[in-house]
Amino acid sequence: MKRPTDERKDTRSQFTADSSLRVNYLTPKCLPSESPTRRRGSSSSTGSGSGQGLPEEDGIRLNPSFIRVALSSLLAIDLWMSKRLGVCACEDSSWGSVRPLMKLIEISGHGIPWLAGTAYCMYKSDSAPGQEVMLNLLMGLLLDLVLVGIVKAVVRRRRPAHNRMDMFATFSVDRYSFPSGHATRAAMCGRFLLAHLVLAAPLRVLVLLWASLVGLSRVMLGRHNVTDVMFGFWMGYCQYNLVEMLWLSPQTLQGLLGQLA
Ligand SMILES: CC(C)=CCC/C(C)=C/COP(=O)(O)O
Repeated sequence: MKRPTDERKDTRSQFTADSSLRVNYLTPKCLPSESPTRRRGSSSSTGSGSGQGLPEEDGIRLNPSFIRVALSSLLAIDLWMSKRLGVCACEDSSWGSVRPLMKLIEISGHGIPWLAGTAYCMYKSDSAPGQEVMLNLLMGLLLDLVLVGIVKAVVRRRRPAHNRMDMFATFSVDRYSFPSGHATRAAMCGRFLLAHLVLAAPLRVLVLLWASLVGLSRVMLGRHNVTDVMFGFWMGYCQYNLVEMLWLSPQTLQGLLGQLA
């Protein structure tokens, strides 16, 4: 239960945040960024000219209370949207009948089929360039698992409350939701396929559609919040650049294997 003193505290912090928004969301760089009262006090002690003027500024920075308000508003919108969109979170949700289809899309973006499929294609490929491409996709997939695991372990954002944890083959970090590993994989693999396979236009559209559906299904199944998926897409997009930078040529691979032997 809130005490009267808590009520007063809340009102004051709202006032500070609100006045920051209205009057002073851009705070001069060298001024303390707390309340307007504190700033007024400090400006008189600077002894500048008239005693009321502000010191010379060479830059501006955002008031931390503005950033805090902006972030908590974004978070509130994120939670609200994710809850509204989680229409397949369980069988008796409003779109519960679509849940099996969403789970199929989930499997299509899972790490195990991608790792197994890529290893199989590499083994079956009878051309050196084909093997090289598959080897680098395999490396990208492993890199993705490691990077997503690290970010999940650092951020430790819980999955939405309406999620049912019935995914198959997960790591312990997969109890956390930020970022969505399916979204990073879909973005990275989507970019990889578009860049390295010669695909007709309808197939290219299909790849983009699949990646988008994987992201959407994460929120509809209630597995993730919208921001987990958006960040996941961005992270996967960047991961592809990393794969290109670290590209393993057959010569590099032979050198590495030679060192191991
Ligand atoms: C066991 C292997 C190889 C991968 C785990 C894949 C997985 C279940 C990731 C979690 O994805 P979300 O973060 O999108 O829920």
